[in-house]
Amino acid sequence: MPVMDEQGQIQIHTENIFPIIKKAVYSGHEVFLRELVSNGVDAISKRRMAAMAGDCSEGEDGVIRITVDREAKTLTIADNGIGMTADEVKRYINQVAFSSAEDFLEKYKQEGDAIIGHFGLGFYSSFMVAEQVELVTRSARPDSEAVRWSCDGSPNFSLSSAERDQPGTDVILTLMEEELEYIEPARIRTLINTYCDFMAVPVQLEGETVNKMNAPWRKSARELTDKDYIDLYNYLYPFQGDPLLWVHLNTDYPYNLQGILFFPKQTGRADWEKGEIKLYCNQVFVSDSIKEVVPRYLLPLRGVLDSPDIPLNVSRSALQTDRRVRSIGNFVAKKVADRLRNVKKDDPTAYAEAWESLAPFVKIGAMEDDKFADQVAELILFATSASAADGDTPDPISTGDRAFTTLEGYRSRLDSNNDKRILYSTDDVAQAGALNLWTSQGMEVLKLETVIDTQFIPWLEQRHEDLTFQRVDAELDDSLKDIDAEITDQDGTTESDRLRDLIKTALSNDKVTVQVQALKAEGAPPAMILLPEQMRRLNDMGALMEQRLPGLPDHHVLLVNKRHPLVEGMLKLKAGSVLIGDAQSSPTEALAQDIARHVYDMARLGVGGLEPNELSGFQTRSAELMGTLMQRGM
Ligand SMILES: Nc1ncnc2c1ncn2[C@@H]1O[C@H](COP(=O)(O)OP(=O)(O)OP(=O)(O)O)[C@@H](O)[C@H]1O
Repeated sequence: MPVMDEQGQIQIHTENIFPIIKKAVYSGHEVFLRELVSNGVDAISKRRMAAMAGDCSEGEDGVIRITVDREAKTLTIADNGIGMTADEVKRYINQVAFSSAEDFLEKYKQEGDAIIGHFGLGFYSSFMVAEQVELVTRSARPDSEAVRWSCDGSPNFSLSSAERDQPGTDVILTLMEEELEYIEPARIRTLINTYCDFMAVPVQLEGETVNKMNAPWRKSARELTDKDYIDLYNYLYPFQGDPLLWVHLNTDYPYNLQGILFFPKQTGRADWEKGEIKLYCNQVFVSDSIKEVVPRYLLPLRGVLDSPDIPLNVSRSALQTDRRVRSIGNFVAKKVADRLRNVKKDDPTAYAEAWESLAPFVKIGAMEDDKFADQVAELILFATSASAADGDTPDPISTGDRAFTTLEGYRSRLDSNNDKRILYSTDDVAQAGALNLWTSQGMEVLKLETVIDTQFIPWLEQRHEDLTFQRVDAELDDSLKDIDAEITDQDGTTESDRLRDLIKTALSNDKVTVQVQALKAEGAPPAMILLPEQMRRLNDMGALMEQRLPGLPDHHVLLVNKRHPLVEGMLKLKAGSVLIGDAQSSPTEALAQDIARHVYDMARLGVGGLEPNELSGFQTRSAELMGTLMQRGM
C-alpha cells in the first residue's frame, strides 16, 4: 500500500473562509452538531443502499457515537456509514463542502441572520467551534484504505494514510477555547435532544443512546393509537395537559409533507404571535417558530411539520412569499377543516364540547381566509338558549349543561315571518332581563360572548346579506308587548304619556329616550335599558380600539314597563299629588320623581351601567325611599 502524505489548498474563492464563517455566522454555533450528525445519518443510509445493490458490505446496524476527551479538548462524532476514499474526501470535502460554504456566505451577506436555523451549513460548520478538524474515514467499498484529512482553519489541508478497522467516518473536532461548552456531555445531550431526537439512527453519547428515534408522524395514522398522539404531545410540550384533538398530515404530492398538528386545550394561553409548531426536515429539527409556513390563524396550533420541500436556506421573508410554501399552508388549513368536519360528523357531542377552544381559530380563520371560511361554514357552532334536540334532529347538540347550534339549525327553527333576524346575547348576567323577555316568549337566542364575536357578527352579516343580528337588548318587538288600547284623557294624553313625562322630568337628561310599554313576560322588571344595535356596535368598537370596557353609552333607551306594580304605583302617586303652587314643591310629586330616578338607576344597575361611586348614593336612596313609603303606609 503506498503511503499517502499529501498537502494541498482547498479550492475556494473567498480568501481564508474560516474566519469569515466564524464571524458571519455569529449566533447559533450549536447547529454544527446537527450538521455533523445528519451527515453521519446520511452516510449510514447510503451504506444501506449500496449494500442492497451489492456494492459494499452491510456491516452492523447503523449508529452514531459521540465521545469527548477533556484532556485533548476533542469532540468526536463517529458513524459506521459508507465512509470515503481519499478521492472522495478530496471531491466531497475539499470541493463540495467548501463550495456550499461559499454559497452560504454569499447568501448570508444578503439575508443576514434570517436564514432559518442556518440550515444546510454542512460539514464546514465544524469550523464555527473547532480550531482543528480531522476526518478519519474508511470507505465501505471493498479493499478501501482508511485516510486522515486534517485542516487547522486555514485553507490548507493535509491528507494521509490512517488506521480504521471498520468502514465509517470519525469527525474529530479540537474545540476552540471559547467553544469549550461543547466538551460538556450535558450540553451535547441537550443538543441531541433538540436536533436529533427523531432521527432514525441511534445517537449515542458515551455509550448511551440519547435520542428517541421513533418519529410518529412518519407512520400512517392507522398505525397510531390515541395514546401515541397524546404521548407525543406531552413529550413535545410537557406540563401542558393533553391535547384537544389532532390532525395527521401525510402527502407526497405535489410536495412531500408529514406532520401531526395538535389543538391545545387552552387557546387563551396560546401563542398567536410566534407560533409553537416545530419544523423538521427529514426528522431533523430546524426551527420551533415557523410563522411563515402556516396561515396566521393556525399559529396557536402545536406539533410537527416535516417536509424536505420547505426551502430552508432562504430568508424568512422569502419563505413567506414562496408559492410552494403558500400552497403547503393552504393544504394544512384544508386538512384542519377536514378533521374538524369528521369529528363533528362522528361525534357531535365531543365536537360541541371542544367548540369553545376551537372557536378562536375557526372564527379568525374564516374572517381572514375566504377559502377556509367555505370549508368551515357548517362547522361554526353557537351556544344557544334552545334546549337540546330530542334524538332525531341533529341540532341543537347538547353537551350536558349547554346546547349548541349551527346558523342553519337556528334559522330552520325560526318562524317564517321572522327568519332574517338572529337574536343574540353577549352576557347572560348583564342582559338577563332582556334575555328573559325573549326566551319566555319561546324565542331562541344565540350566545355570542367572546371578544372575537364583536368582529365576527358584522362579518357574518356581510357573508349572509339577508341576515341581521340583533342583540336581545337592542329593541323589543310587538310579540313581547301587550298592545292594549290606551285610555285617553279629555285633554288627549294617555297613561303612557303621563308616565313618560314624569320620568323625563325626573331624569332631565336629553340623551336618554324614554319608552313606555306593557311587557308580557311574567316577572319582567319595572324598567330596562335598551341599546339600539348600530349605536351600541359603534360604542363597542370604539371601546375595543381604545382598549377599555364598553360601559353604558350616554345615548340609550329607558324602557319602562307600565305593567309593573312599582310603575303603576308611581303613576298613582303622581295622579294623587296636590299641586301647591309650584309642582316641584309637592312632597308626593317629589316622591314620584325619586322613584322614577330610582327605577332608572335599577335598570342601569342591571346592565352594569352604575359607576362604583354612584353605588353608595343608590343604596342611601333605596333606604330613604323604603322608609318614606312605609311611613305613608304604602
Ligand atoms: N460522515 C460522513 N460520511 C460520509 N460522507 C460524508 C460524511 N460527511 C460528509 N460527507 C460527504 O461530504 C459531502 C459534503 O458534506 P456537507 O455536509 O458539506 O454537505 P451535504 O451533506 O451534501 O449537504 P448539507 O449542506 O445539506 O449538509 C457530503 O455530501 C458527503 O458526500
